[in-house]
Order: sequence, then structure tokens, then C-alpha cells
Amino acid sequence: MRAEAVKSSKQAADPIEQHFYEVIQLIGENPEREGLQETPKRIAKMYREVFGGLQEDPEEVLGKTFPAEGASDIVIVQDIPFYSMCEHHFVPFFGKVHIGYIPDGRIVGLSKFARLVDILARRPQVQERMTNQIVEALNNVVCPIGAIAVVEAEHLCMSMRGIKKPGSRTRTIARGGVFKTDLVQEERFFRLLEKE
Ligand SMILES: Nc1nc2c(ncn2[C@@H]2O[C@H](COP(=O)(O)OP(=O)(O)OP(=O)(O)O)[C@@H](O)[C@H]2O)c(=O)[nH]1
Ligand SMILES: [Zn+2]
Repeated sequence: MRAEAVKSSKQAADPIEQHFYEVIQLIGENPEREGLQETPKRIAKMYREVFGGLQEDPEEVLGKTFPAEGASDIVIVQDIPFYSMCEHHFVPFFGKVHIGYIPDGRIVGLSKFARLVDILARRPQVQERMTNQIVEALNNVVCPIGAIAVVEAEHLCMSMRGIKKPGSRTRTIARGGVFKTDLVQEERFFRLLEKE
């Protein structure tokens, strides 16, 4: 079957496109029928988009910081939407990220939190690692007094297939610095989130 697909008249220069042409055949469909003709190309384009974060450095976006201008209390950026791809099934998981940090002399441009999430989400992921990587990047680059991230997501691999439990949500938390050692700070973060 594979050899047959490779020989096809639609041999593509793009290997992702070529492989999806074959996958369409292997599931028993006809990649030459009108509705599917451009699908391998579309999927290749989409994969380069949804996995594009692999080519980007999450720490680079945090590189530019500003003087804290007296800010020494917790800063929270809440409800950052994201779409990622579960690395086990290559289907989406998606939801919201909440990030808090306590600056230690330098603050981060607010949009950079969303950029950070975007870069980490656009790659094959597990939710726990993505959550940890957010805090790790903040710790490494911004060196705050503390950083904390919460990710809430629905996994389509649990909704549309397998155990089929739509609506179930997974919440993951990662803590760094003072949020690891000071329960009061951690509780304060969650209380401030609840107010929204
Ligand atoms: N911890 C964690 N698990 C995930 C995440 N995304 C998907 N999974 C799980 O990855 C697991 C893969 O389990 P396997 O038993 O290897 O694969 P499977 O037979 O397709 O599993 P089922 O989903 O139970 O049908 C499943 O339990 C998924 O729910 C994630 O972000 N974090
Ligand atoms: Zn999955």
C-alpha cells in the first residue's frame, strides 16, 4: 500500500503532505476525490502552524523586561486561552492559563505571557509539562521572587474517543520560588483568581 501511494501521480515535494496523502489511502479513502484533493496540503500547512512553537525559544520572548517601577506585589494575568496538541494522540487539548508572579526588580510586558503560552502550546505536549515550562521560563529569565501557573483544559482524546467523557476538565499547577514555600502567597493567588 505504501509503495503504491508513493508512486501516485500526486507525489508531493512536502513530505508531511506526501505522508498524509498515504494516510488518507490507508484509512480507506480516496485522496484524489475532489473534497480531499487539497487536504494533505492543508494538513501539512496546519501542522507547521500548530507545531510551530518547536522552532521558537520560549525564553526569548521574556528576554526584554522593564524596571519594576515599585511593583513588588503579585501580578496576575488570567484567562489566557490556548490550544495545544496532546502528544499521545495528536488531538487538541485546550483551555485557559493563569499566571502569577512577584517581580524582583524587573517586570515583564503583559503580552509576553500570552506569547510564552503560545510558543509552549504549539508543540506536542502534555498538560503537566506545559504548566511546568511556563514557570521554568519565568524563573530562568525574569528571576522573580515567585512564579505560579495554573492550566485548565479539556482533552479531546478523552472527549471524542477512548473513554469519551466530554466536559471533564484537568487542572494542573506549577509553583516556583516563594509560591513553593509560602502557603499564604499561594492561597492569595487562588483567592485573587476566584474574584474574577
Ligand atoms: N498526564 C497526562 N495524560 C494525558 C495528557 N493528554 C493525554 N493524556 C493521557 O495519555 C494516556 C495515554 O494512555 P495509553 O494507555 O498509552 O493510550 P490509550 O490506549 O489511547 O489510552 P485511552 O485514552 O485510555 O484510550 C491517556 O490516559 C490519556 O488520557 C496530558 O496532558 N497529561
Ligand atoms: Zn491524548
